[in-house]
Parts: sequence; C-alpha cells; structure tokens
Amino acid sequence: MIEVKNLTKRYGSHTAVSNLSFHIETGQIYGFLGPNGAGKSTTMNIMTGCLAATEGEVTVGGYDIFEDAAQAKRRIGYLPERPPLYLDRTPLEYLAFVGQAKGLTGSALEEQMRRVMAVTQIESVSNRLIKNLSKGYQQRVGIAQALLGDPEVVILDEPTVGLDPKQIMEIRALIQSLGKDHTVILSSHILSEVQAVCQTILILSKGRLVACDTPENLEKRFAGTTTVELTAEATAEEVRAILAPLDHILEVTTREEPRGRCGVVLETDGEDALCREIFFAFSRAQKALLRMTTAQTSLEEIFLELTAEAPVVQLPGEGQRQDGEEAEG
Ligand SMILES: Nc1ncnc2c1ncn2[C@@H]1O[C@H](COP(=O)(O)OP(=O)(O)OP(=O)(O)O)[C@@H](O)[C@H]1O
Repeated sequence: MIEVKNLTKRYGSHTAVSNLSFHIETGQIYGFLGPNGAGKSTTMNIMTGCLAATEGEVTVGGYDIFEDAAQAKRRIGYLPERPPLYLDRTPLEYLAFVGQAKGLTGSALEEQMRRVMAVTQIESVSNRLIKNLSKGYQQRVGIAQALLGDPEVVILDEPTVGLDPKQIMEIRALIQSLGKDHTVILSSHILSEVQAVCQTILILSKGRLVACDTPENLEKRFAGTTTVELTAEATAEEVRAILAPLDHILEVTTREEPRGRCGVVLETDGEDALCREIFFAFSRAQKALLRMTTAQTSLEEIFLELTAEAPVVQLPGEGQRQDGEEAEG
C-alpha cells in the first residue's frame, strides 16, 4: 500500500530522517515507536505529502506522493500531531469545511459526515463549539476529519498525547475499530500503547529505522537469553553436577543458603524445554526443587536498548557533527 524508499530529510545541517525504507501492507495497524525527536512526525509529514523530502521516494497505492500528489493524498487521511481544528466552529461546520476541501459535495458530503461522526461517536457534540469540547472529543473530531473521503490509509501522529487515562482507552479502542476497515499507522513514544494496538512495530531512533516486526517477533529476535532462577535442597557442588549434562545453559551462579538450600541463577539461550529438563534432572538426583522462575528480556528493555542515546562524536576540526548524517549501509 505504501512504499518508502531511501527517505532522507535534512533541516539545514541536521538530519532528522536518514535513509529510511519500509513497506506498509493493506489491512494492518502499524506503530511508529521512538523517543522524542526520533523522526516520527517528519516521516509522517512526508508520507502524507505535507513536507518535501530531501531525498527518497514515497508511493501510496502506486502513486508518487510528490509527482502524483492528488491521487496519492486521496488514499490517505491524516491527523497531524497538532490537529488543525477551527476552535470557533462546531464539529458539523468544521467537517463540512474539510469535506468540501477534499472535493465532497451535496448528499455525498452529508452521507460521509454522518458516517465519520458515527464512527468517532461525536454526534452528541456536533453542534457545540470545538473549543468547548474535552481534549478527548477534540481528538475524535480530528480523527473524524481524517476519515472524510474514505481513505484507505489513516495516519495518526501521537493520537493519545495529552489525554487522560480514560480518554486514552477510548481513543485506543477507536483506533482498533478503524483497523477493521483501514490500514492504520500511528506514532507514539509509549511502548505499551504500540504493543497494545499495533500488529507491526517500526522502531525509529535518531532518524533511522532500527527494527520492524511484530511485537512477538521483536521479543523473540532480541530477547536472546532467558534467566532461570531456582532454589534447590542441595549443595552448590551437587547443583553443578546435576546441571552439568544439560545443554543450553550458558552460565551458572550458585549461592549456598541456610537449611541446606542453594540459590541458583542460570543464563540460558532461551530454549523453551529447558525448565522441564532441569526439573527432571533434579528429580532423578532425588534433590528437591523448591522454586523455579524464568525472566525474559522484555520489549521495554529491547526498546530502551535500541533507542539508547549514543555518545555525541566530535572529531577534531569537524565542528558540531550531527549523528545520522552518514548514509546507512
Ligand atoms: N522544522 C524543523 N526545523 C529544524 N529541525 C526540525 C524541524 N522539525 C523537526 N526538526 C528536528 O528533527 C528531528 C526529528 O523531529 P520529529 O518531530 O520528526 O521527531 P518525533 O519523533 O516526531 O518527535 P516528537 O514526538 O517530539 O514530535 C528532531 O531533532 C527535531 O528537532
């Protein structure tokens, strides 16, 4: 549906987006995840034709967003980070204005307005001034305008920012329902949000794409090791002898405890069946296993690692060098 190839955006000497390439398929909810300044808004603004790229190509449904802007934009509904709401208008007036700007008139406009107001559940406030609506309802109006024209793709930049927890839950539910009929791309700097709503996560860091996968695969791909902690009724020496024949154990740390117990921490390569084997190994040795727990690297830890601040490199005589200016391999 959307193809982004080698996209780069520089603001003066600062590279906001660096050699970004990815593919958005029809019918999924995608999440752009990254800390503040990662380049999410810049990428979305370029994908929606609101901002020119320095280099690279974006096509929407096969149409180039720069060369064939009208055709490409028709397929996209966009809610920017700061929605362009007219605060002194009512949602009805505002939606009529946006609908006309998108080329809708007469009964087609009325029918679409009715539909988007029903989807976003703003009928009850449609005659109140937008400035008097709660932030949650203002956001719904912003989403309603993005849906006018029945675009195939809906792009939402930080749709839950500034909302209270109840409003966040409601907007998330709305986004999930939009995912049934649209391809949805949203940005967020909150991992749990993207994890809860999106089928594919694109992690951006300093203008670069550092990962793109399902939440489950990201966990699998980056988790690598699993830590197993156990307590056994045995000496440290006995524990090591019991574990020695088992594969998939990378490191063993033991600590003898009172009452003939031993606390053990194992670094493993993440093999799922290992806990079972450990259990039976202790059983065969007639040593009681009193406790066993596993802890995997969480998606939160993966995100923090992938987007960790790299130290600013300043070479002699080079002046202020901006990270991300070299071309990505
Ligand atoms: N108009 C501009 N002029 C100069 N630099 C800009 C401009 N817009 C964005 N930047 C810079 O480009 C980088 C990427 O910004 P962008 O807004 O795309 O990030 P973001 O991931 O959306 O972050 P946020 O969540 O804070 O909006 C940042 O370093 C930002 O300061």
